[in-house]
Amino acid sequence: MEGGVDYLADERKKAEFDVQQMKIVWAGSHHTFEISDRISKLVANDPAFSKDERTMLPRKELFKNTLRKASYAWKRINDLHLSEEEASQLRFYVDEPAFTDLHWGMFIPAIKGQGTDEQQKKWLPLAYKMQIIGCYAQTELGHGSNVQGLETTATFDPQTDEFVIHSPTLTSSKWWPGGLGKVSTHGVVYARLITDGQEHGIHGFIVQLRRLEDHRPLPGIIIGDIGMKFGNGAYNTMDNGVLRFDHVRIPRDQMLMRVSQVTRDGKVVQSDVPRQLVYGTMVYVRQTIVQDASCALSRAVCIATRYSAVRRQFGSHNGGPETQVIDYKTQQSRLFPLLASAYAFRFVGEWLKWLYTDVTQRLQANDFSTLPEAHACTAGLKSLTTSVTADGIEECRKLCGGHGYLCTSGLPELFAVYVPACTYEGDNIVLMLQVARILMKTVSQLGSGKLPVGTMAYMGRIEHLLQYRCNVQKAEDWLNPAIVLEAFEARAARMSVSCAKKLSKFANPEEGFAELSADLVEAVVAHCQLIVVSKFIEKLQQDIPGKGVKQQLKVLCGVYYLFLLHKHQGDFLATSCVTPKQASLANDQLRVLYSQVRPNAIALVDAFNYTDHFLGSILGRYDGNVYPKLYEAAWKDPLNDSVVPDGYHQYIRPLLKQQRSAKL
Ligand SMILES: CCCCCCCCCC/C=C\CCCCCCCCCC(=O)SCCNC(=O)CCNC(=O)[C@H](O)C(C)(C)COP(=O)(O)OP(=O)(O)OC[C@H]1O[C@@H](n2cnc3c(N)ncnc32)[C@H](O)[C@@H]1OP(=O)(O)O
Ligand SMILES: Cc1cc2nc3c(=O)[nH]c(=O)nc-3n(C[C@H](O)[C@H](O)[C@H](O)COP(=O)(O)OP(=O)(O)OC[C@H]3O[C@@H](n4cnc5c(N)ncnc54)[C@H](O)[C@@H]3O)c2cc1C
Repeated sequence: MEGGVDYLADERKKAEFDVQQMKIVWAGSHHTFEISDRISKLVANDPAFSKDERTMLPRKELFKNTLRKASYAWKRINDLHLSEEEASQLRFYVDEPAFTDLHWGMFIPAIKGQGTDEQQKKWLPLAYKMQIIGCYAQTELGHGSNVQGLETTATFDPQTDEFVIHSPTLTSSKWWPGGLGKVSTHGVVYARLITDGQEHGIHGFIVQLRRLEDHRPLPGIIIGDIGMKFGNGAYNTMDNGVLRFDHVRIPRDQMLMRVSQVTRDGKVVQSDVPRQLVYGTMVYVRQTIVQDASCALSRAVCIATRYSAVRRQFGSHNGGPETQVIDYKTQQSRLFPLLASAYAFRFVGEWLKWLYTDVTQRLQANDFSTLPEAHACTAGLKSLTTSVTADGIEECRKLCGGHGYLCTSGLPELFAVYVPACTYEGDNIVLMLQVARILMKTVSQLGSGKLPVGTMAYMGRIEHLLQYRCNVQKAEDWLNPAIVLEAFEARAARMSVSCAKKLSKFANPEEGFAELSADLVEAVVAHCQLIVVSKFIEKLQQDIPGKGVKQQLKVLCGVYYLFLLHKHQGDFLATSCVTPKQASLANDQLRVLYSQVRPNAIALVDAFNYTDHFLGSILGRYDGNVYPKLYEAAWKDPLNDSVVPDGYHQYIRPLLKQQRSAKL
């Protein structure tokens, strides 16, 4: 803090809860808090990880700088003997998308999830030591969402006991894989398996792409970067790549063979694991993306909240200070639901991590029963949380007025890095439609004796939910979690049943599904919001120590669900889950909750425990010393290196001269 002055000190004094305890709730445990606190400071205090100028660097320099940071991060991880958890925190706080995200986040998980024990034994030690660097090469120029439509082929040659990997068309060029363009030595490449002239669906193959000696592509491989992406700096630190194969040969044992095996004589043998396990890496990553949504949203909210307390506009009385913009009710009604959503996504992410760990343990014991639930939850929640977060970051930019548009606010880069999360790892609409299929299947099986399980279990009470009438009579009734849950359950169930009824009128169910897909997506949103609300409420049933901490979380939970109820009141009214009067009472209660958040707002964002380095925002500085730092930063812009700009003599002067002579 400059000169030790904390311009937000008065705000911090208003807090009605134990911030330190809230930091632990946010981190998930004492243990995770300790690691994240220590590692974030380690990164922040190391000048080698400085973020300055990132948005101004030309692509080549930007990329080289990322390579430098990634290699230095790896050195620190080894020198300090960091654990896997500490190492992943370090990469997180370095806060620069890099090939390492795909190496650790997809290449290794793909081998772990789809490789046999033998394959894992061979490849994982090399990958763990980064003696090979891998990417996840699935998407092609012509096909991304439709994995079954991929064109790359892997044809078994029984003569040589090899697969021949080939890109038969331009559209079969691999296109997008991160880390592929300039760095990866290997990739898990997804291709159509062909043996003896027969097709056997999409499978993963470990393919070496570059020579380990001099990094040149192996024969038959064309490889490069796909070009600049959205925004300055941002995701351009990543070498998303293009890759073509011209009959590249790999040994048979480099097909990942947990799901199916190809024998020496070219027979395809299916194991007893479902074929969907080929998609397992995507399930894993979607789960991490849900956790990441709370990080990205909380970051934007932290910046917008601190700045809203610093910024003043209008309302000065007798020459006194103007009003802090955070005190405007409109500002609160845009900002506080995002603050509440950040907490809500944190808790649903925590739960999803638990679900994923549970599914993984079951899969290891050959119990595949919970795989559809894992797919539905990861797909649906990935879509919901990334869409809200991307929109939320943009809302935070607007909440910061003009200064939010400056790169030094940190928000433009955060948005540019974050927004592809709505597309990668499954386009959000495509994933919602996956959940819609599962919802419709669940509804169609009601009454068959097969009880819905997991997050669909509420459908088992369909008779009750179809008859449900909300009995809220006064605004405070909306603070009762049981009432809220039933209202959200009834809305989701009724929207699904309504879609199912309409679907049943189509002779061809696929045609019906396509025709009704927009309605189905709305039903899925209602279902996913119910999951988030219910996991927030479940969190509040835990023992949460610390003065006032649980109370603050109750307020945030109320803001989260009442905001949703208000925003989607059309759904609630159309399905007769609430009356117009009850919807209006919900909004009255929401306003009361906003005023309870207000004194705690700064402390609630301090609880994220972000360093100024990680936030990368002058508007979000911990000390609130915004104006002098904005002023100082402006002079560092390269345009201000000279008083008279380059190009003056060539372009400005002749222009001015011409104007003057025209006047004369
Ligand atoms: C990389 C790790 C980092 C993680 C991020 C952490 C953030 C850290 C912060 C740093 C900040 C910035 C850096 C960010 C780095 C991010 C890196 C981005 C990485 C992006 C990588 C990619 O994008 S990889 C490519 C992803 N591609 C897709 O997702 C494609 C989507 N398409 C599909 O999944 C499928 O095609 C489909 C599901 C849409 C359809 O498949 P298919 O046609 O085969 O299936 P059907 O619809 O017929 O369904 C058949 C049955 O299978 C069931 N099913 C489908 N999918 C699954 C599944 N995954 N699991 C289980 N079951 C599944 C389906 O329900 C049907 O079931 P039944 O009806 O019962 O038969
Ligand atoms: C930054 C970034 C990083 C990436 N990293 C990787 C990586 O490491 N490895 C990798 O393999 N891939 C990667 N990808 C690719 C990514 O997974 C795909 O772009 C993504 O799966 C979406 O597929 P698509 O591009 O084919 O979109 P499309 O499917 O072409 O989507 C275009 C539009 O069509 C709509 N649409 C498509 N199908 C349907 C349908 N059935 N019903 C209704 N609407 C539909 C979509 O909603 C969307 O609006 C990355 C992408 C990005 C942007």
